[in-house]
Amino acid sequence: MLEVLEVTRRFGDLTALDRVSFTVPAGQFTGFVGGNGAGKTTAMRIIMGVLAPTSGEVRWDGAPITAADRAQFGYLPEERGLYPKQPILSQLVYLGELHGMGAREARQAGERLLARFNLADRAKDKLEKLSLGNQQRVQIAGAVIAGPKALILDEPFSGLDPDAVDEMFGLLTEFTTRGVPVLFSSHQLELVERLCDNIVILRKGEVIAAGSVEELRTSGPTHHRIVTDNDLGWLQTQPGVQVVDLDGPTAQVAFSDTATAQRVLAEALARGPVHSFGPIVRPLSEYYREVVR
Ligand SMILES: Nc1ncnc2c1ncn2[C@@H]1O[C@H](COP(=O)(O)OP(=O)(O)OP(=O)(O)O)[C@@H](O)[C@H]1O
Repeated sequence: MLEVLEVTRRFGDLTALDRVSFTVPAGQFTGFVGGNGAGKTTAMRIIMGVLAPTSGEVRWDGAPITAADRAQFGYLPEERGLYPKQPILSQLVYLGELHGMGAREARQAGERLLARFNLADRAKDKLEKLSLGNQQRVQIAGAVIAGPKALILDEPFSGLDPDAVDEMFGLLTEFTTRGVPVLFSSHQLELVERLCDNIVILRKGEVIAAGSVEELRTSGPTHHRIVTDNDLGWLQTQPGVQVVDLDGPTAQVAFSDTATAQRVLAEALARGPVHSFGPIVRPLSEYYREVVR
């Protein structure tokens, strides 16, 4: 497990991170979201030791993180690690060797990844000759080549089409199933909601929400939707019921407690057939807009 504890980072007068704490649990995907300039890249650089925190610390498996730990992490930096003007396979081999692999082992791993992405015949091409999506796939290959203990990925899915996102997610899942924690930043909330177990939301250098996607989505008042055959105007005079929207036999309401919900359901059934009665699950984007406002 990776832990960021009370990390503050200042650049002159600017506080880019203000006592930021969160965890990236083993074997899970944690999505890191927040508007432009919120501090995501700064936090990832501090995790990787590219930047030092002004105060606070990063811990790995319960102890302060070391250079040796970080050498076994896979990192996709914002500025990308591979060079546009170098052939792709030799760069992957170089990265693998940097992470302690033997030359042969690194070459085999690089060839395997390129074959998996249908890029085997491009192995000697310069990175810049590939389409942007394929460049991104190769950059991700660079982060995973050495079988990392943790993955820190700065916007790994930007520029990928939906099939490529699924393909890269499949690749990353092979690591989470082995217990590797994955932290990735993204501006694509739908994607974060679909792929992540956990989410950390930053705003202006502060963590304003963190938890499982399910917890965040269901936090705050839950609304129920009711669909019947009859007019639901009677709901407006029911104690403990706030009618949010009413359209004849369909209504959206907030109940003060579950006993009220049960009483209203019984009443609705007594008045005729009830076609649907249940909580409305909010999309994560709605929750996000509410908290970052
Ligand atoms: N080296 C630096 N020197 C001065 N200010 C910096 C430096 N690096 C980052 N900042 C500032 O710190 C703040 C956080 O930036 P950061 O790049 O971490 O945000 P981000 O959440 O990754 O944004 P984006 O989504 O736009 O990539 C910004 O105000 C940025 O201008």
